[in-house]
Amino acid sequence: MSTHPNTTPPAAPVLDASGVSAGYGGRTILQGLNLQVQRGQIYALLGSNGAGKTTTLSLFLGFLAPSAGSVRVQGTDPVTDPDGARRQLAYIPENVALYEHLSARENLSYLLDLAGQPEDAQAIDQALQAAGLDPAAHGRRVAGFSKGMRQKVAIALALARKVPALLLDEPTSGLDPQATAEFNRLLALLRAQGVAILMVTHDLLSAADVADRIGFIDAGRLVEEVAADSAASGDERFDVRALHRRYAAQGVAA
Ligand SMILES: Nc1ncnc2c1ncn2[C@@H]1O[C@H](COP(=O)(O)OP(=O)(O)OP(=O)(O)O)[C@@H](O)[C@H]1O
Repeated sequence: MSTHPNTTPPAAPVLDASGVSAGYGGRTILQGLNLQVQRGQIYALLGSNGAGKTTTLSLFLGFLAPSAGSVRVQGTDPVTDPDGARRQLAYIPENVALYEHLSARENLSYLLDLAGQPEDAQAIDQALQAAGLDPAAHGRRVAGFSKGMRQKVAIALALARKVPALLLDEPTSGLDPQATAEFNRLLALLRAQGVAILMVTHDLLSAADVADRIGFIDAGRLVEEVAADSAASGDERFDVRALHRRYAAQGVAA
């Protein structure tokens, strides 16, 4: 008779980079990167300019192939199946590009059509509302929208597409503290729905408010990884404010 362990095996990470090296034109940028983001987890990636943060996002998006190691998005290899990987992902760049002459509602409708997931008007308004966009703005052209409002349209798209993974590049740079807090609440909402979130940021203190794990990348290597809620542990190594003092002094964290 075979015996079965009582514990269920840990689920495979939604975003998984294992032993990854990658670069551009023979120049190695990432070296042996191991980075995993689980379902319902927010991972904040910090590092100085040029450390390789955006390059890491590019790997998951299939814009760049690793020279060693493997990358998976919900089990899909973005090198061999970039469309399959991107179907599992929403990507929110620092500046969200939308169709300027279209309203928020029309943008969402069109972008969902492009993604092969058309939705009716009610579902579109529900997604915009869940993303925190004022209903008065749903029918307005996005040309006059602030960065925060554009992000809400992009988050609404992620919500409507029901993607398992979200990638964000510098989402809170240029947002005021209130908009940052509001944005963090939206991320927490997505986390509660089980989305795996990887966020590149320089804002360590804001990241610590919302992230479950914080990783620090330096010259293409993950040099430190901490659980963000361990500030109360009393262990100096895991004290977010101590980390902030250290990394701010190095110019890595704002
Ligand atoms: N398409 C590209 N072709 C060649 N080199 C590139 C390309 N993109 C990035 N690099 C180089 O790779 C290195 C890492 O860049 P990356 O954009 O990943 O850094 P980053 O950590 O996101 O920095 P930042 O905080 O400035 O956005 C940099 O030296 C950059 O110049």
